[in-house]
Amino acid sequence: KKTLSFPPGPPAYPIIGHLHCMPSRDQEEIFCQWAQKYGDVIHLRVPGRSIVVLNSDKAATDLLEKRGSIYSCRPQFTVLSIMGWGQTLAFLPYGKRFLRHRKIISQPLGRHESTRCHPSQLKEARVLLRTFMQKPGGGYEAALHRFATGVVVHMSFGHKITSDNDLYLRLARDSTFATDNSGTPGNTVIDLLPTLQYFPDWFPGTYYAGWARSWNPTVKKIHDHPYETIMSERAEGKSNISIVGREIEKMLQDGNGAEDAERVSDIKGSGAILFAAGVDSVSATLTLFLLLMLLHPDCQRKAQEEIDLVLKGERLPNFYDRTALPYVGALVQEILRWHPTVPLGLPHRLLEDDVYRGMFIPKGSIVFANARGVSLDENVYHDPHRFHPERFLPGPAGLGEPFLNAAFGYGRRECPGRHVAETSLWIAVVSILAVFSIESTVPPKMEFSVGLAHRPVQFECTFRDRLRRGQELILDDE
Ligand code: HEM
Repeated sequence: KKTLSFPPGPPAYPIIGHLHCMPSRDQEEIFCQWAQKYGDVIHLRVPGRSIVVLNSDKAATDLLEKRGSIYSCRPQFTVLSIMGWGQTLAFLPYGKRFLRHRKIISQPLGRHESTRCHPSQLKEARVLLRTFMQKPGGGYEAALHRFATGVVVHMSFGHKITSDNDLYLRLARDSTFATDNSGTPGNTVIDLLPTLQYFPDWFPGTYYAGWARSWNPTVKKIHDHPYETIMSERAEGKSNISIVGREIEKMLQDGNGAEDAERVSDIKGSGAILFAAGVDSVSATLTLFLLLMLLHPDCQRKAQEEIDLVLKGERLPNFYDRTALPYVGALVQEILRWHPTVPLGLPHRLLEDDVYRGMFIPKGSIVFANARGVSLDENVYHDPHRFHPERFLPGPAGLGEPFLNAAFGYGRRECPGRHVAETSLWIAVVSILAVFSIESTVPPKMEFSVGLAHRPVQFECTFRDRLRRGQELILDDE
């Protein structure tokens, strides 16, 4: 195998390899440009590791899915582990603990099981409408954040948010701030040289270790608080049928009422990652939806025409309207394709040497599925830079193109929250469009913040009650 060459990539220097040209931001865009030149599988070398970037659905499926037994590990995330995320699904290496966490999370979030979330998704969507009605020009960020947090904490912990001062709203904000400002996941100096974490804070290169330590108490609270609350409510005789509540119940039944340290850690970690992975991704995607509606009023109008034909301006949308609203469904999918919220996904780590299309991929390689690259693949998507929801509709009205699965990753690491994410996005999008016209007096800028989830930078946006009876519809629905 070792006589074969690595996949192609930009020119490298001896010893430092590609360190001189590794982009510090907009990595996914630069990787796309390199893919144009070198092909859909690119190899990069930095001291101590090989990096492979997959830029087509075919390559990502062939490796991450079909060869999942060797491509499903994760690299070491030292900074995030110091912060307290080490025992949570997204950052666990492939192994027994990973399988236990995956089981706890993926079953209740499956396509059918996750329909149990519909009532709370619907309820939170109505809260969103009320907020926009009361503050038509007010901050959309807080409202979207509350929507996304409300869905996740109800499903995960059985908690209902009743005020803007809710502890979970603050914890979700803090958790995003802490992780977004902790450097590229798995790729800071501390991740490359983990022993640096034991050096004093003044020592060069130790910044992110200090940052991570300072946020550890918050992350610990995200693990402990839901578990402790459910346990103390249980002692008062209250039942809790959330994901964490049911896992606690199973553990206590199996142990004749006793807690088991390993299972407690699994349950706390599972709750924490649902919270961390499920809030920011959804609220960031909804922010992009608002921005795209400002930039594409024709698409906004088309969706509203479709909605008006079904609802006739007489009621608010519900999940049973989904099949009657194909354009709205396509619009949601096009938002996910046009600028994938987690464009580089999370890195996978290869467990054994491998050969793909005659190219050698060494054991230990860090493998990225570049969703941005997949979304711009001209062999799959016609005119890929164009925002065009019809591409997903069947002919002759549409182009019959496939949804961008890459937006949710691949194989055994594929996002387990996909169904909840898609239904949350759908109900929020259709509810907003049913009642409001999304408008702005200032042309919005197309700029994204840096972080694991890409979020458009703040822009002006107002919500006009386009039916002039939104208030009435919302009240009728209560
Ligand atoms: C628009 C919303 C979302 C997007 C774009 C998204 C995207 C992703 C991506 C790209 C990954 C990495 C997959 C890989 O490594 O191949 C991931 C992992 C994950 N996501 Fe999501 N996600 C979203 C919403 C959610 C929600 C709502 C939840 C839970 C309620 C969730 C829970 C998770 C978890 C637990 C993982 C780690 C899986 C593992 O490592 O095995 N996500 N997500």
